[in-house]
Order: sequence, then C-alpha cells, then structure tokens
Amino acid sequence: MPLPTTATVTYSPAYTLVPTYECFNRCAYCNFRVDPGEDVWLSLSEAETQLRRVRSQGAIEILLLSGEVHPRSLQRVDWLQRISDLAELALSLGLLPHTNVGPLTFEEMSQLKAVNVSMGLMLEQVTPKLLETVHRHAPSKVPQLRLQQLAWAGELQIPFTTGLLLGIGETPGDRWATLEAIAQLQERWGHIQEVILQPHSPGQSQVWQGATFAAEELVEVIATARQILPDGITLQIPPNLVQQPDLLLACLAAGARDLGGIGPRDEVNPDYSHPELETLTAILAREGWQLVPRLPVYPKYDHWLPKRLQTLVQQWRSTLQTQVGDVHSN
Ligand SMILES: O=c1nc2n(C[C@H](O)[C@H](O)[C@H](O)CO)c3cc(O)ccc3cc-2c(=O)[nH]1
Ligand SMILES: C[C@H]1O[C@@H](n2cnc3c(N)ncnc32)[C@H](O)[C@@H]1O
Ligand code: MET
Ligand code: SF4
Repeated sequence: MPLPTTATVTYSPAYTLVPTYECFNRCAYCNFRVDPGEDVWLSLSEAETQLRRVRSQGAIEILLLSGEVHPRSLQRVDWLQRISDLAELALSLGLLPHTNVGPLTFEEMSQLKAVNVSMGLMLEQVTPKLLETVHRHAPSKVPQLRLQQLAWAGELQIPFTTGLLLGIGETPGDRWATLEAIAQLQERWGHIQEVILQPHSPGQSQVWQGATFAAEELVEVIATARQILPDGITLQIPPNLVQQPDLLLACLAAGARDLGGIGPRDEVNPDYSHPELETLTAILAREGWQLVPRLPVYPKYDHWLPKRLQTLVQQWRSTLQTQVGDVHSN
C-alpha cells in the first residue's frame, strides 16, 4: 500500500540580531527605528552572549536586521563593518547569517556575500506613488534603488529573499506590477528563493494610522502571486501576523509553503508575538500539513556559497536530516 504523503510547510528556527535601530529613513509604518545618534550599536561581546544563549535553545539562522546609516555618512563604513563582524561572529559559533539591512552598494553586497548564506531586501511595492505618502521621508524605498539591488544580488549569485508589504496604500494593480517585477528578475537571474507576503500590521510606535491588511485579502494575494511567480520561488507568510487558524490554513491552501524565521521576538512587529511551535504544528496537522525546520539557504543554491559556508551548511543539513529521521522512527 502506498504511504500517505504528508505535504510539508517549512520554517526557519531563527534569532534576530539588531546591529542598530537608528535609521535615516522614516517609513510611516515603522515600529523599529529610532533617530540617528539615539542608539548605541550592538557590541560584539553583547552579541556573543546572546548568540551562545540562543544557540543552546535551537536557533540556526541569525537574521541581521538593521536601521540604515546614510550612504554618504562618515559612519557608513563602520556600520557595514559592524554588520560584517556580527555575521562572522555568528559563523564562528556555527550559526547561519541572513542579512537584511536595506539597500547596499555592489561592493558592500559582495563584502557581505562572504559571510552570509543568503540575504534579503523587501521590494515593498514598485509604485512611485508611495513616495508621496508612507515613503515620503524614506529615500531608501525608491523602487528603482531596490530593483537595482535585486539585480545586483542576482549578478553576485546571492540566494535572495524579497517580498511585498501589503496594505500601505497600493492598489491591487500595483501589487500585480510588483509581483511581475520580481518574476522578471527571477527569469534573468534565478536567485530569488522566497517571496514574503507581509500584511501591514499596525504597532504602537508607528506614525501612520493605517489599517491591518485583512487576512482574507492576503489569501487572494497568495493565489495570484502563485500564478505570477515562477514555481521555484517559495511563498512565505508570517504566522504571527495571521493569527486565526482557519485563515492560516486558507493561506496554505492558496499556495503559501513557508512561515519564515520563528524566534523569541519579531523585531519588526514586536506587538505580535510568534505562536508556539507546538500550537502551529497542531493547527497545521488539522489539514494534514507537517511543519519542518529548514535552513536560511535553500539546497539548490548551496553551490553558490563560498566553500567555508558550504561546509557549515552541509553539517546543518545532516543534523536536520537526523532530527527528521528521529521523528519518523518514533
Ligand atoms: O521575524 C521576522 N523575520 C523577517 N525576515 C526573516 C525571514 O523570515 C528569514 O530570514 C528568511 O526566510 C530566510 O530564512 C525577513 C527576511 C528578509 O530577507 C526580508 C524581510 C524580512 C522580514 C521579517 C520580519 O518582519 N520579521
Ligand atoms: C523588514 C521589513 O518589515 C516590513 N515592515 C515594516 N514595518 C511593518 C509593519 N508595521 N507591518 C508589517 N511589516 C512591516 C517592511 O516590509 C520591511 O522591509
Ligand atoms: N531598514 C531595512 C529596510 O527597511 C530593514 C529593516 S526594516 C525594520 O529594508
Ligand atoms: S522600515 Fe527599515 S528603512 Fe524604513 S524606517 Fe524602518 S528601519 Fe528604516
């Protein structure tokens, strides 16, 4: 008799390190940033304490998520060096860095490629209309700048994560245009491993009083994204922003297959805590889905990584394999 096949949904056991919350942009939906000069950058010794702790708790991915120092600021070189040093520290402890710190120059990206197993930058939305509203004070959200970044990532063969922020004043047509732009980049370079569909979720410290993007509408966006994007791209949704079990299941039925990084705190949306893994596992099981951990780099890109990172990734793949084997033999 053939065994029943369980379809899988993935997540990445992750911990977020924040090099700095200071940011020269002021996106009206941001709950993360503080003004330049108002934050002390994360030191390597403080980071090491945090990393040793979370490693013992099961984290594999280290998401380096940062506020941005202006490209022409005298501090820019030091900022990038700190990010690079933090990634190197994570690697030295056997953890896998994924950096998302805003737009970078080609040289900055190639510097970070050496110490990251993947990188990311949300395209948000390609319509320039948002530069008059939520992005009026956010020069780094200029669509052309972000599109350029995604193309450079392809040229540099960096496994990449991008995505759409939904419900920030865009029309449905604007969304399809953003998805088309990602599809085009993928046809040219093939480096986009996943696309995050991120529903705008208001928090306590943002300026703009926009509404939550409804999960019902997210289901429709997922279905359309699945039609527009090439099959090789996995669709990711954040489970802490889709709290209702039925709607989470509807998102999976529509084509989402990944729940992103799950860890102790969502730094971008601190008002929305992640559900427990056991709770998620139980919800998914209702419709026959199995929740499985993954690494921040998808296997088809392993050969793009510097040799030293490939070796570490291989070790993690065997560890995960053994864990999955244990589950099946129970
Ligand atoms: O916990 C979070 N992780 C976020 N992540 C982490 C993400 O879920 C994982 O790092 C990737 O799936 C790689 O494993 C992002 C990564 C990106 O490249 C771009 C944007 C995000 C956004 C978030 C986020 O809002 N919250
Ligand atoms: C790191 C990513 O987090 C997303 N982001 C920023 N603020 C919010 C919010 N209030 N709700 C949902 N996502 C947000 C943006 O898309 C950014 O690029
Ligand atoms: N500042 C970066 C961006 O907006 C990443 C962190 S956003 C909280 O792209
Ligand atoms: S979303 Fe990113 S770029 Fe925008 S203000 Fe927040 S930290 Fe800065």
